[in-house]
Amino acid sequence: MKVTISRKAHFNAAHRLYRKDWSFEQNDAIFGKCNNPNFHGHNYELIVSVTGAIDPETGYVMDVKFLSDIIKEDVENQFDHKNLNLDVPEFQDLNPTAENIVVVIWNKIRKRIKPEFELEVVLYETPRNFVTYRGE
Ligand SMILES: Nc1nc2c(c(=O)[nH]1)N=C([C@H](O)[C@H](O)COP(=O)(O)OP(=O)(O)OP(=O)(O)O)CN2
Ligand SMILES: [Zn+2]
Repeated sequence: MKVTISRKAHFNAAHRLYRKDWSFEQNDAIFGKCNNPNFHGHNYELIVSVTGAIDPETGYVMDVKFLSDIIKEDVENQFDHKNLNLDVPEFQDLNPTAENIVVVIWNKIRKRIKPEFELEVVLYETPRNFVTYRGE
């Protein structure tokens, strides 16, 4: 029997969607207003879900406090109130799209939890735009 526990989190960050090896015109054609050289920001919302067996001794799949601490250390402290393009090493050469951000976050959290747990991360870039990654 497996149960999924989830923790919501939040960070606020600026970004610009573009490729350094494309001209401004090429970037403008693909990324439009998201290619603004002066950047723009989002209030990102995150749902991190861990699936596993219930430990019969504790009744927990995982202590949600442990999950919350990982998210704080590896996501909020690294991304909150940052410019993703300029301040976050993972995006120096990686376009900070929602797709790329969710994979970076998944990889960070994956390293911190035991292999027997399944991990899913949902990232809302806006209230209407969101992406999901399960490591597949
Ligand atoms: N596949 C993706 N498409 C887009 C991404 C992305 O990460 N992956 N990102 C963007 C921009 O970051 C953009 O800032 C999104 O904001 P916006 O267009 O304002 O968002 P909404 O769709 O929620 O706003 P509406 O008012 O509903 O248009 C663009 N595309
Ligand atoms: Zn954006």
